Amino acid sequence: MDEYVGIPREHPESYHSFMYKHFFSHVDIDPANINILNGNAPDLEEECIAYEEKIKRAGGIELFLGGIGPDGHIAFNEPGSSLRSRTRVKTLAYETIIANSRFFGNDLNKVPKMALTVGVQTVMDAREVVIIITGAHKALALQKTIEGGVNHMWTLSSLQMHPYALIVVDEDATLELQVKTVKYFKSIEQVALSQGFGQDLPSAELTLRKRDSVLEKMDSPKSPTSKSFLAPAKPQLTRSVTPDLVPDSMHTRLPEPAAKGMALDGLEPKDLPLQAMHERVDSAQAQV
Ligand SMILES: N[C@@H]1[C@@H](O)[C@H](O)[C@@H](COP(=O)(O)O)O[C@@H]1O
Repeated sequence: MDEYVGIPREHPESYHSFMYKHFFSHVDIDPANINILNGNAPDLEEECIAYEEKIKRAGGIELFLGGIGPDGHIAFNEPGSSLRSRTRVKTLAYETIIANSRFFGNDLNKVPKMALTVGVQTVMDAREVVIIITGAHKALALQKTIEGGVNHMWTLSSLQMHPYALIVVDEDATLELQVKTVKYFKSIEQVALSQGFGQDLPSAELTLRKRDSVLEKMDSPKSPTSKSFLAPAKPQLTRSVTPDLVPDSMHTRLPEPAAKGMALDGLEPKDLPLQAMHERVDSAQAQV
């Protein structure tokens, strides 16, 4: 995923050495199939562009297996990295330099300040991503990653948008999580076990086959989920008949004689409620 810039590949702390010691020397792999970024390439940018191209030509990455830094970086995508980033040269954050100084005799000056790294988007494009997070010093990063929103200050939080991401943690790494979060994730595991299914990722082939058969069913004319069933119902447009609009005014609807000659007990004609306002104003002025 990443490599320091400027340290020899045989340096015990280079990622070439790390990968050889912990992985490649234990498996049967043709060295021609090992692709690690070269932090000593004469043109670093060219190296990064070529790396992305190699990934594309290989048909993409099936699985990214990695860890994180205490600041939540994935590969060397430090806080503030674009979530759309691709393989590039990256300057390490001060926190990372301090964290990694333990591998360089606790001498900050010996820790490389730059690295080549796959981008966040490069990781997101992998079919599956598995991240291992252990230890209390990574607890805050785990909390920000899964309980906070997706944001570029905790680049691993981008995994929330990945369809097949798995984070494996130990108890110490969960120290900053809410109790209910831990309980929820534990219950997922328990329910899965009790129902007799694991958390296997179905193969790409199986997923496609399943999708094809669902689409076939949906497209079948007999199917209740056929296209016509799913299509939004065409609205049946009908119009009610608009009645003729006849100019009207309130007073024309009042029966003339009733308004004028209505005799209500105890009421003088001027108090008649249906008397027009202007008549009442006129008569009041006349009295003054
Ligand atoms: N750039 C690397 C990361 O790619 C890796 O995930 C991390 C693992 O750290 P640890 O060895 O503490 O798990 O180390 C560095 O920061």
